[in-house]
Amino acid sequence: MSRVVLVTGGAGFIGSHTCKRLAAAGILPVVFDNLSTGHRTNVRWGPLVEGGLEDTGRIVEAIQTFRPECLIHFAASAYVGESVEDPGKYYRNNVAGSVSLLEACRQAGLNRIVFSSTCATYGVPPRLPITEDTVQLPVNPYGRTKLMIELMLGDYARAYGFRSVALRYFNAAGADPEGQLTERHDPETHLIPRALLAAAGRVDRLDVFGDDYATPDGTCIRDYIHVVDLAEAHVAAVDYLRDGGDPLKANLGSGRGTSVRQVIDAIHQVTRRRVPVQLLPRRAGDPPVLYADTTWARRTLGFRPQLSDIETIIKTAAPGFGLEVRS
Ligand SMILES: NC(=O)c1ccc[n+]([C@@H]2O[C@H](COP(=O)([O-])OP(=O)(O)OC[C@H]3O[C@@H](n4cnc5c(N)ncnc54)[C@H](O)[C@@H]3O)[C@@H](O)[C@H]2O)c1
Ligand SMILES: O=c1ccn([C@@H]2O[C@H](COP(=O)(O)OP(=O)(O)O[C@H]3O[C@H](CO)[C@@H](O)[C@H](O)[C@H]3O)[C@@H](O)[C@H]2O)c(=O)[nH]1
Repeated sequence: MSRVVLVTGGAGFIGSHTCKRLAAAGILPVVFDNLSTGHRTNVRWGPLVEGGLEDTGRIVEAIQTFRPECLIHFAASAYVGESVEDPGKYYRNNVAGSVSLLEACRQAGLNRIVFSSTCATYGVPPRLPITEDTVQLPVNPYGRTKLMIELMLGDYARAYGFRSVALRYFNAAGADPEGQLTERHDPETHLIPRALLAAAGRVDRLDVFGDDYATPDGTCIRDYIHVVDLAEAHVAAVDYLRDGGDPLKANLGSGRGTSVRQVIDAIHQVTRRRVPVQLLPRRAGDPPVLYADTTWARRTLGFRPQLSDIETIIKTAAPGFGLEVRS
């Protein structure tokens, strides 16, 4: 393969699915990861360089060795709840880590970057669906660190001519339909895998964080986007930058909102297993409703999610938790 992309965080959930799609598109993914939350066994489509974002020298060396045309930057700490309890970890790993990474890119002459941003940069949006020009006022440290990195990319563009695509994902979910990759976080805090663990009897129950939100059934609403649809968008973003595209910020979601209760019902429908639940108070830092307007991603990147209805998301994720799909 003559095309090469450097992928920080490529041993993680979204990064590994993206490496599989990159390879299918004829691009060699070189993974740079410290395996803090990722898995060595997820790295199957190219080499693994083991290292941390803080190690500027090691990143420079990787760029000089593999000569990638672009960087995709997934590596981060990514739990909203944890970021409220331990903000220092987030500022160090996400913000300081990204400064080290961007400095390495500058030194080694790599100036195209696709960055994992998030809808958490919007905070509690004043109107829905969320478009890219919605004011960015994050309500938790995680979202603030991601907004800071978006701002840094703007400064590096002005100072050094970097060109970047910031992809603001909504809630990544589902898994490789061919079963080669699953979602494996430890501890697992995301709603769909937690609910599947409860349905499979591998945890006692799912904690539901609040049912007193101003939503139709009282539970939080999120926009679940299939990880393979996200992966495809990354390949499109790499091509977009290769073809000379201007710096871009784009939402990646399904465009639909699904409540916590609707997720639980869909799991029952797909697996015929009940999800035992316990109602708890609201989780700090959780906005009530988030869903995307993806018009801009469609126009600029040809983004058209194919697998992001909630049933398909659950059907592809369930086998990874030992659950049979029954509908
Ligand atoms: N999962 C979601 O719903 C979601 C939504 C929006 C944005 N994001 C962003 O997408 C990215 C990937 O998320 P994910 O769910 O795949 O998470 P993940 O934890 O599965 O993957 C993160 C990867 O980065 C690596 N990593 C972390 N810190 C590192 C460091 N300092 N040096 C080197 N490697 C490091 C980890 O080992 C892991 O392989 C993150 O940037 C996250 O903020 C995720
Ligand atoms: O055991 C659980 C886990 C979650 N929830 C609720 O389910 C919703 C989704 O939560 P979760 O799956 O933890 O995702 P988010 O907090 O929305 O954060 C994810 O989605 C963000 C974009 O919305 C990304 O930026 C983050 O990286 C990613 O962790 C929220 O309302 C939670 O309160 C529960 O009720 N019980």
